[in-house]
Amino acid sequence: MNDKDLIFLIGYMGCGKTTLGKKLAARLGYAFIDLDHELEAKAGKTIAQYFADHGEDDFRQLESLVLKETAYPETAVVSTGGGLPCFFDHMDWMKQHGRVIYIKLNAGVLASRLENNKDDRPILRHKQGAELIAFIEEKLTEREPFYTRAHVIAEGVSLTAERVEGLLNADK
Ligand SMILES: Nc1ncnc2c1ncn2[C@@H]1O[C@H](COP(=O)(O)OP(=O)(O)O)[C@@H](O)[C@H]1O
Ligand SMILES: O=C(O)C1=C[C@@H](OP(=O)(O)O)[C@@H](O)[C@H](O)C1
Ligand SMILES: [Mg+2]
Repeated sequence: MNDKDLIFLIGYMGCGKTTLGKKLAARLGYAFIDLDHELEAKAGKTIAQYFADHGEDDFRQLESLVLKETAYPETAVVSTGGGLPCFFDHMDWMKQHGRVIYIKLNAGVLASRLENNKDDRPILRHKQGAELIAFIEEKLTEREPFYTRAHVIAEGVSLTAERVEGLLNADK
């Protein structure tokens, strides 16, 4: 058994990991950690700038270090970057260190949420409309074999912190 209770939120960009993570942490009285923010603090630059300066391969290495070397408190909700579960041994690591929840949404809903929120997401920056939806569909096909290894899969449309808490309790 882990002596800590860490809840990792995973899923594609725009599924609500950061937004829901803050609410779930407040509801449970847990700390909130967003690994994208931890990475930006460690790098001293935004993710968009990091991609521009160093490229994706370096970003994935640093993301891995941040996942494994963050000093997690006893109880925390941890929002991850959308790609994190799909690299290295990260799914195994998160499942060993806590409970993992996949927030699942379809490409159309994700695209509509991301259409005006792409500036900080370098992978999507130059895509829009039908091209954005098709790109997300393709990425979901690649990423879902990782995401669906989560302990809990939560349908993301109108998902609330209360509902996530209920799903977690049911999975205990
Ligand atoms: N439940 C929700 N309903 C509608 N829009 C949402 C919801 N959760 C998040 N959003 C919006 O979707 C966008 C991405 O949310 P965010 O929490 O940053 O996702 P992620 O961290 O998974 O990339 C933001 O503009 C946010 O306001
Ligand atoms: O899906 C991805 O590959 C990424 C998702 C982003 O996080 P969010 O899912 O919080 O947007 C961020 O880590 C980076 O831009 C790469
Ligand atoms: Mg986020």
